[in-house]
Amino acid sequence: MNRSYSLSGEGTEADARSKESFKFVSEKMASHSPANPDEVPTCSLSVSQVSYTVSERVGPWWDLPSYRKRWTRQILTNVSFHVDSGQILGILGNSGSGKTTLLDAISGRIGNTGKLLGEVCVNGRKLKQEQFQDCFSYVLQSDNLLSYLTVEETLTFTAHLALRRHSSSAIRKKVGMVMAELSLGHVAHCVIGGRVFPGISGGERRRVSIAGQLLQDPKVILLDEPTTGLDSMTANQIVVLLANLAKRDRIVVVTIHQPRSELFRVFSRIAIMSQGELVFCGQPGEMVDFFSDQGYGCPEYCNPFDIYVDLTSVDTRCSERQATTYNRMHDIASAYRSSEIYRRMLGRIEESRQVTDKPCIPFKSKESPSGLSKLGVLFRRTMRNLSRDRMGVLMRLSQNLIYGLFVVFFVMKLDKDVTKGAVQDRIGIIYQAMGASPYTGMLNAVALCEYGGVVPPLWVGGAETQSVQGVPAVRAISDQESKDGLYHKWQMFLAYIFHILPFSIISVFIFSSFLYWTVGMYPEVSRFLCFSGVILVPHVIGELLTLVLMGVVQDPNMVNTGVALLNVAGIMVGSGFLRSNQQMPTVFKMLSYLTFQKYGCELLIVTEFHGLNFTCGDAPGIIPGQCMMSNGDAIIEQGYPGALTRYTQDFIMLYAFLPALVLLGIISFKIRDHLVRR
Ligand SMILES: Nc1ncnc2c1ncn2[C@@H]1O[C@H](COP(=O)(O)OP(=O)(O)OP(=O)(O)O)[C@@H](O)[C@H]1O
Repeated sequence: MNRSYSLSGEGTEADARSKESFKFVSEKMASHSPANPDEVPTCSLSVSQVSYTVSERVGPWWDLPSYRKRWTRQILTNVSFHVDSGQILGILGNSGSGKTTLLDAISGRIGNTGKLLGEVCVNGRKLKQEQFQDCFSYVLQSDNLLSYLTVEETLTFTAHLALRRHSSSAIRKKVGMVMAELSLGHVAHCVIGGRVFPGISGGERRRVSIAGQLLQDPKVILLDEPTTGLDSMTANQIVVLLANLAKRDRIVVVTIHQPRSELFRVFSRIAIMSQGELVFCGQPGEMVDFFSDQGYGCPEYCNPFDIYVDLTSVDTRCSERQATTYNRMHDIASAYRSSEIYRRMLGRIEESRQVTDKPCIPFKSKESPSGLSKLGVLFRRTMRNLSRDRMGVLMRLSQNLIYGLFVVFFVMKLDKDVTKGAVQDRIGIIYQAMGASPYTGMLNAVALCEYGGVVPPLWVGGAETQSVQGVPAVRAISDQESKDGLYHKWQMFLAYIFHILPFSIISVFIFSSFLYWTVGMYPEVSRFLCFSGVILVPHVIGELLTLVLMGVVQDPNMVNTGVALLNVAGIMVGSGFLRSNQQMPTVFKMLSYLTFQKYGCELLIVTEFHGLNFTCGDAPGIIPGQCMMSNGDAIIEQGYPGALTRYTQDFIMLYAFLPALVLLGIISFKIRDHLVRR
């Protein structure tokens, strides 16, 4: 066995001293241990021989020969442990040791990109695929909470989604109890907060995330790095709080990077991971004894967590260190697997399996779903969050208007004189109105869904972040909540559409009122309303199309590009401005029927030009090349033959794009539901 690791000298004296230094801790643990040996635990979690392998491409995509080859990578290797209710298991390990992957595997959220082997049993019963979600509560590393809701509102909405059959007063009581359990009462009416405005502290946010999971009374709670980014005192408080939660007849499994030595006495079980293997799993006192027996005593006044995690980590900085540290890790793991601690643990797993009258699997509180009520809760929640975002609302309402200002400033006043651009300017305005409004819709969707509604999309380059500098995005929130089984993603999609609709209508109405009357378009109220009604559709389509693509494409930059290209293609083929419809090849003519721009432009042309008579300068006769047509209807007939008779039909066709896209969105989010739940 390689014992090159030395801290304060090896030998029996040092070992004895280190054992002595943690003796008091072990003694305290015994009295502190939530698992009283006389009490029969009501619930147990056994993880047996869990392995996970992924197949990866050898080289980058531009190096085809190596890209074609694949190699298998072992992420988890035969991980086994057993925890009973009342206990808290802390999983330690350096970065990349496989802690998150292990929690994903236990909670059934690993996805099917790799091959997962082994068993996860609760109360000795092997969990089926569809049971994981209903059994475990999983608190992720990042807090995905809506920034503008208060703590109480956040938990109340979650409770309404999770406990639908409960009355409002029962939900209020439940939320109150959970807030009290997590010491959140003093911040109940404070907003969560975000990057640009203050809210509750990071530690309180973590507690809100945990509280959200507790609402469903889970018996098994998994937490991935709940102390990351917190100062050590707050981190300690969180772990102590989790230990207290465990004592109330729950199983808590928590991954943690660098716990302080005081927490030594808080954990009931400690597991150390390295390179996807459990190199140790046992009681804290056993850990000190085990490592001391291997010749790696923990020196006095040192944090045993730091010492043992360092000791079992593989140093990849150079090949020699890598070989030495790997051998050491391997020796310790082998010693653990031949130890009495490991045998006892396997015995506990076997025992729980052998029980003949096994208790049932303790599922979370759940009632039969009512799609409509969930939709209502989601709508109210997103609406309240957005309506409190002053900047977000202001941007939503004014962005079209700001764009309108540019157009008005450029065009100033429409003329009736053809020689002064009467026709060209009108077509230009229609082109701009149809072409630009999908972009504002697209920006809105990306801002709210991907960047939490605060960070402008162009400001942020990154793509696959769940949240940007603490601003949780709606998409990340719904990904997580749908995995928690609170609702389906397509329900969130519908709630999202309903909640943006009033803002879109007002925004477009402000824009069209300003543009229409300032530049002097056809002065008739009914035509103005038609103009507004037409412009609303591309704006909403821009947002809907972005959402539809976001359902299946993860990268927001790709979504932006996709929507922009579709819009450019649509305006080229459908508008008839770049190339007359009659002159286009048949294939483009056919394609134009699939574009909303065809119907929108035709409608706007008729709305503006029908019945309009133009003048032709001061010239007594027709100037060659100019004033060929001075009648609006003739212009319509020439560019869009038959458009005058298709007015209602075009309106129906244009508005038909909205339900079609909603349907496509539902399908796309059902696909996403399937992808994120894998
Ligand atoms: N689906 C996958 N495909 C390829 N590699 C993967 C996959 N899942 C995990 N890994 C790799 O497995 C290793 C363990 O990752 P994991 O996120 O579980 O580590 P961790 O211990 O939680 O790290 P950290 O503490 O930094 O969060 C990493 O090297 C990661 O890149």
